[in-house]
Amino acid sequence: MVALILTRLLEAVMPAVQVISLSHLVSAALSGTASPVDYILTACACAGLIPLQSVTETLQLRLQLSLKTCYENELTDLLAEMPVSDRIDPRIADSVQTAQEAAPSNLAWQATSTITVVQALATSVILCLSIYPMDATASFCALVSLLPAVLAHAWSARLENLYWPAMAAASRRADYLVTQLRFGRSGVELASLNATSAFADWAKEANRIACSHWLAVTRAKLNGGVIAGTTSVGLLAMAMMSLGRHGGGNPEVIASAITGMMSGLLATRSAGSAIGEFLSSAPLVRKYEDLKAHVRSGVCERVETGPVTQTPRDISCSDVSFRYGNGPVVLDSASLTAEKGKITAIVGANGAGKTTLVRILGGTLKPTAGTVHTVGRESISELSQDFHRYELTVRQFVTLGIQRAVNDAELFAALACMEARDFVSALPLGLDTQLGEQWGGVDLSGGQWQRLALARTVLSQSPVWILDEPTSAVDAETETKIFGGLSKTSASATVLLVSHRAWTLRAADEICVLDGGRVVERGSYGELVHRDGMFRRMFLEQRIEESSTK
Ligand SMILES: Nc1ncnc2c1ncn2[C@@H]1O[C@H](COP(=O)(O)OP(=O)(O)OP(=O)(O)O)[C@@H](O)[C@H]1O
Repeated sequence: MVALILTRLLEAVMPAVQVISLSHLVSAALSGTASPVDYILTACACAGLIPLQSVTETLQLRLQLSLKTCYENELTDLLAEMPVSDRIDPRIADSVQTAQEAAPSNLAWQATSTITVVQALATSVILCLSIYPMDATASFCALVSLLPAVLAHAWSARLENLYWPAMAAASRRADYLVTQLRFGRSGVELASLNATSAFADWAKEANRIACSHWLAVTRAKLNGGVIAGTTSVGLLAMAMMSLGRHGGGNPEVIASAITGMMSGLLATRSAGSAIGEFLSSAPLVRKYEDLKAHVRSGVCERVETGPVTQTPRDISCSDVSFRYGNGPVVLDSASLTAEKGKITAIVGANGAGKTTLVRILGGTLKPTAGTVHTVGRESISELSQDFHRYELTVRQFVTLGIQRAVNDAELFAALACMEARDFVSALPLGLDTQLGEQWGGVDLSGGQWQRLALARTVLSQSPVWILDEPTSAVDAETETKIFGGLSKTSASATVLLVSHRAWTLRAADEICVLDGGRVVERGSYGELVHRDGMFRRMFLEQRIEESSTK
C-alpha cells in the first residue's frame, strides 16, 4: 500500500517535472549552454513515466489481489457464523449471493481507485500550476480537458450498475442449467426425460440475455467515450492555441507545455475509470456492509432474545402457531413434549407441518405465538429430509462437525448400527473413498447416503436428535434393522422422529399425529393402531397401498 502511494505520487509530479526540465533544456540549447546532464535529466523526465506506470500497475494488482483474498476470507467467516434462521431466509440468500459475486473484488477496487483518483487530482493540479506562469488560459483548458472522460466513465459505471442485477441473474441461470447437464446424476435423468436439448436451449437463452445486457452497456460506453474524447481533444486544441498566442513564440514554452500536457493526460487517463469503478462498486459494497451488520447483530440477537428458552433435558412446545411470511397458518396451537431417553415421532400427511414443527423445536424457526423449551443448537444433531450429500471422503462425511478424535473401530461400530458397514467396507478405499461424481469419486444410492448421515448422528453423541424422514429412501427390511439400532444407541438421547409412513414407527415411544397444523392424536403405536382415529386410517391406507404395489 505504501509503495503504491509513493509511486503514484511520483507519477503525479512527473508531468510538471517534464515541463520544467524541457523548458530549461530548450532555452539552454538555444543559447548554446546545454550540457549532457541537461539532456539526460530531460530524457529521464520524459521517458521515465512509462516504466513508472508499469511498476504502479503491478503494485496496484498485487494490492488488489491481497485485499480481495482478505475480503473473501472475511465473507467465508461471515458465512460460517451466520445464524440458522438467516440461512433459510431467501432475502439473505440473495444478499449473500451478491456479496459473494461482487463484494470482494469491489472492496479491493475501492481502495485502489481512491489512490488513483487522488493521484490524478494531484497530477492535474501540479501540472496546471507548472503551466500557469506561462499561460493561465492553457492551464485552465488542460485541467478542464480531464472532466469529459471522468463524467463519461462515471455515467457508464452507473449504467453498468443498473444492468448488473439482470446480467448476474441471467449468467447464474445459465451456469445452473449447464451444471445440471454436466453432472452424471442430473445429466442421466435429463437424458431419460428427453430434456437435455430443452436445458441447452434455456442455457443459451440465458446467455443471450446476459450478453445483450453487456452489449447495451458497452454500446453506451462507446458513445460516451467518443463524445468525451472529442470534447477533450477540442479543449486541448484550445490550450495549445492559447499557448501559441500567449507564449510569444517562445519555443521552450510551447514545447515544454505541450509535452507536459500529453504526459498529464497519460498519467490521469485511469482517473475516469477509477471514479467509475468507485461509483459502480459503492452500492454493492454497501449491500455487503449491510449483510455483515445484519449477520453480526443476528448472532447477538439469537443469544439474547426471542420466545425460545433453553433447558438441558426434554424439549417441548406449547400452543405454538406459525406461518411463513404472510402465508397461511401452518401450525395452529400445536403442543408437544419429547422426553429424554425416548423416541417421539411426529406423523402426518404431506404438508401437515411436521418439518416446520421440528424446526421450531430445534430453534431454527421462531414461532409466531406460543412457547418453546429447547436446547442450544450445538446440542442438537439434525438430519433433515433434504440433507446435503457433501462430496468428501466417507470418513470426512461421517465425522463432519464432530470435535473429538474418532478411531476406525468407533466409526465402523456407528456404520454397523445404521446398516452401512458392509457397503463402506466394499468401497475401493473403504473409509477413505472419495464420494460424489464432482471429484471423480464413488456415487451412492439415496438409501446409502441416508445410512451414512444416520451414522454421523450416532457418532455425534448429541443429547437431542432430530431426524426428519431419515429412512425415506431405505428399503423396509433395512429400515426395521436401522430402527432397532436407533433404539439401542439413542437410549440417553431425546429423539424427535418425523415420518409420514405410519408403519415405520413401531420403535417410537410416543407418536403425535399432526393434521392441518394441529396435534390431533397422541399415544403409543399399539394404542393408536387400535383407536379409531387418523393414525389408524393412515396406517390402513398405507397397508393397502403397500400390498397393491407388491
Ligand atoms: N420456506 C417456506 N416458505 C413458505 N411456505 C412453506 C415453507 N416451507 C414449508 N412451507 C409450507 O408449510 C406447509 C407445511 O410444510 P412442512 O414442510 O412443514 O410439511 P410436512 O408435514 O413436513 O410435509 P412433507 O411430509 O411433505 O415433508 C406446507 O403447506 C408448505 O407449503
